[in-house]
Amino acid sequence: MKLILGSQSPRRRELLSQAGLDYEILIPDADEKQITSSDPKTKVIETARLKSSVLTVDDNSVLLTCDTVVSHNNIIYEKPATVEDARQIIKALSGSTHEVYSGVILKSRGLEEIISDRTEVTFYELSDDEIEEYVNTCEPYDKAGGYGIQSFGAVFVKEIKGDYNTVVGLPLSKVYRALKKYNL
Ligand SMILES: Cc1cn([C@H]2C[C@H](O)[C@@H](COP(=O)(O)OP(=O)(O)OP(=O)(O)O)O2)c(=O)[nH]c1=O
Repeated sequence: MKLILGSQSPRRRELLSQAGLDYEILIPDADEKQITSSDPKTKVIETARLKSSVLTVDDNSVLLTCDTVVSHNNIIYEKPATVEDARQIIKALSGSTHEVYSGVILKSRGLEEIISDRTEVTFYELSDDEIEEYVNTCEPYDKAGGYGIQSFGAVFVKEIKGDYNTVVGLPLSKVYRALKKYNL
């Protein structure tokens, strides 16, 4: 069997490579706005399923698609669209704990397997200057919740509970274990 990663995310590619997996890449072009669930776990699974549904692979392949969101005080944060958006998100996350949800769909021969994971991240209290400097870099804008734990955003983090890679965008341990049965 062959693994196909349905993602444009460089982080997801790096994580699969880190686990020694070989894969080909397809890029899903899905309209994620049609997924309106207000529950973060449901939302990431439904969005990963939508990404899967717009890609076609042969019967000798396993297709992996994924979605990641940040959830804080019942608000779901995706990628910030503007500097003001990023500023508001990072301000909201400052000095408190949020959850990062990643949902994965593995699809092979029309059958799907769902993997989901949740990691808690606590941020230090951040000053307005610190936030202003960060939102004026390009780092927040391709990342759910407007920060990158694997980049400069690491310095905001006081504590993390759960799989670090779920925050980076792929629950690698769970995915690796689930992929064992496919004889890749
Ligand atoms: C919280 C957080 C998110 N992220 C990233 C992971 C995801 O790439 C991105 C969330 O957007 P997604 O919509 O999950 O993924 P994507 O658009 O980057 O890629 P694709 O849909 O093609 O698979 O945020 C980080 O890189 N670091 C972090 O600390």
